[in-house]
Amino acid sequence: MSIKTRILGLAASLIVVASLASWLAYRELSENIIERWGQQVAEIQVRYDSARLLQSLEREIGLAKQMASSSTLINWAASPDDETLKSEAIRQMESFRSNFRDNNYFVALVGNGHYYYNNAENEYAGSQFRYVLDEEKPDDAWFFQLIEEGRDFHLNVNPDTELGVTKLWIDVLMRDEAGEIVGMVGTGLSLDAFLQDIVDIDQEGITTLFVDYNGAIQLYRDRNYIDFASIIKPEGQKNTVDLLFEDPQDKQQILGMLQLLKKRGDQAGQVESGFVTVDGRKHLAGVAFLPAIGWFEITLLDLHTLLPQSYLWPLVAVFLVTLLVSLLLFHFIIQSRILKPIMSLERAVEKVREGSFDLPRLEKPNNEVGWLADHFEKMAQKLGQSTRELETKVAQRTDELNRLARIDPLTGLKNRRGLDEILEEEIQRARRQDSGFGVIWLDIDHFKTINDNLGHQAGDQILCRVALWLKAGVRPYDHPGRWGGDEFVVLLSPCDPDTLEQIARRIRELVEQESRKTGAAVTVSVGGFFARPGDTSDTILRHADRALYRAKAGGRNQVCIDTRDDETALSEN
Ligand SMILES: Nc1nc2c(ncn2[C@@H]2O[C@H](COP(=O)(O)OP(=O)(O)OP(=O)(O)O)[C@@H](O)[C@H]2O)c(=O)[nH]1
Repeated sequence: MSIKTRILGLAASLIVVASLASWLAYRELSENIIERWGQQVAEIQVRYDSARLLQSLEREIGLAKQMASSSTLINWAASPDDETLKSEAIRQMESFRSNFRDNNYFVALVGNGHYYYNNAENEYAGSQFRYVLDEEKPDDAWFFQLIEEGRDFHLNVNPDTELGVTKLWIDVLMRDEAGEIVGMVGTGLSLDAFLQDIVDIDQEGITTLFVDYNGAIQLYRDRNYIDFASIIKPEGQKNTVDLLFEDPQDKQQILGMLQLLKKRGDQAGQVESGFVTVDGRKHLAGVAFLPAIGWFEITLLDLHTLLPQSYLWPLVAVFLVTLLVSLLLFHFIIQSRILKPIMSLERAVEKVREGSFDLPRLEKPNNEVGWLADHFEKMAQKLGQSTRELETKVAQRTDELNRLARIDPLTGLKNRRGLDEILEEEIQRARRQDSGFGVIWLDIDHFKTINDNLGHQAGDQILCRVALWLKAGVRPYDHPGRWGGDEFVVLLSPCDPDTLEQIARRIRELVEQESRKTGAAVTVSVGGFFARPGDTSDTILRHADRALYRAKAGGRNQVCIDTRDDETALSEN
């Protein structure tokens, strides 16, 4: 896998892991925010709903209490059969009727159990006495229960079968001066209108309900849950608030909140809240106690409806786009600032490894990778320069060595190897140009004796001098050389047989004459041969050697030219 793929893979994994972590943190945080927000909303909502309920009820309760403390009614309750008191009382009741919101009232007397009622339609004008309450009748149990409990004020949701109405009844006990209960008065509010106004408000995601002091549901949008005539039901048979929750923990929690608020008592405005599940959806429950009516108000907020997750989708989209842009940006930066420079550096290293210093253009961003590439480029340039210098020096040395390998160190003339090479070149040239060239082979006469007599060093000097005279005796473009020992060879090119002979003679004479000037005469025997195209080096040298042999055999210090027919030889003393 390439470094690019690996870095991108690693970056992508890191970004995904970091994103996942931030997403989880975000979710946790946003849930916290939603919960805190929900709790505050729940508290506000509870207070708002409570205020609305109390606003509707307070006036009615006040009126009912006023009615219960009416001396006209109390006096009449003491003597219910007194017609004067009764008609005064009925007038008073009718006056209250016109003031009650739903324009109805009831008055029940303890003394004779008579129940009086009139409604908004004034249906019972003149016949306000409706019936006699019967302790044995379940429908009348509420009255006897409240009297027994002695609760001065009570709210009760109750269907009245006699009257054929279901109402939220405000019941207030009527006491005489001695504090004895003489009756009960109140008014009924239409349950439907009440539910519509207070409970069934059209706010999606918000459910409001009211429960009584014992947790029995009194006002709820679903009438099936309402605990009608709660007062007369024994504990355990009531529709209590916990019915709304499936999870035992939720039931426990809600009942716990009611208990807590009960303990705090009259501190109105206190709100408890907690999460519960209703119909499989998470809700935030806010609970407040309403001391004025002895009920609890419960508000259930469906957070997912009030603040649906879809609200967060734009945020998610922004998050994903940011993620993608970051990845692209990261890819672009890594690509241009690191990967491309590294790859160009790698190509350059590969070239240098192959021995080439002609580098491709290096990417040099202003960072560590760029600086590294710059250092490498300078290093490669330096290395290239040193290598070129070294190569030049090696070439020069090699040339020098080659030259030295073809030079005789004593005389400075070409040695045998040098002569061999030139001989080969001349043979090739003769073939190419169809021309001949001359070869002279000479040997110092009696050199052994010279050595023996004068010493080896003196012998060396003589060899050097002969070399000098030899050079002086030939043309600038001829090739004199020392074949070995006291033998010298000269290659003459261009040449013809006459020139060969002339030069051979000149050399012999020059050596003899010049040596005389230095003291003891030195002579040379010279053999010559004119080579023609097609002659091999072997043939040529053999002929020249034979000519020299003949010169020696002829008495030395003479020139002998070997001819092709092998028999003709010129000699001179
Ligand atoms: N001083 C010196 N002597 C050398 C050198 N190379 C060879 N010699 C000697 O040269 C002599 C060559 O003798 P030859 O050519 O065989 O015989 P010669 O005495 O010259 O007799 P001819 O050639 O028959 O006239 C030998 O004694 C070698 O030792 C050298 O470099 N320096």
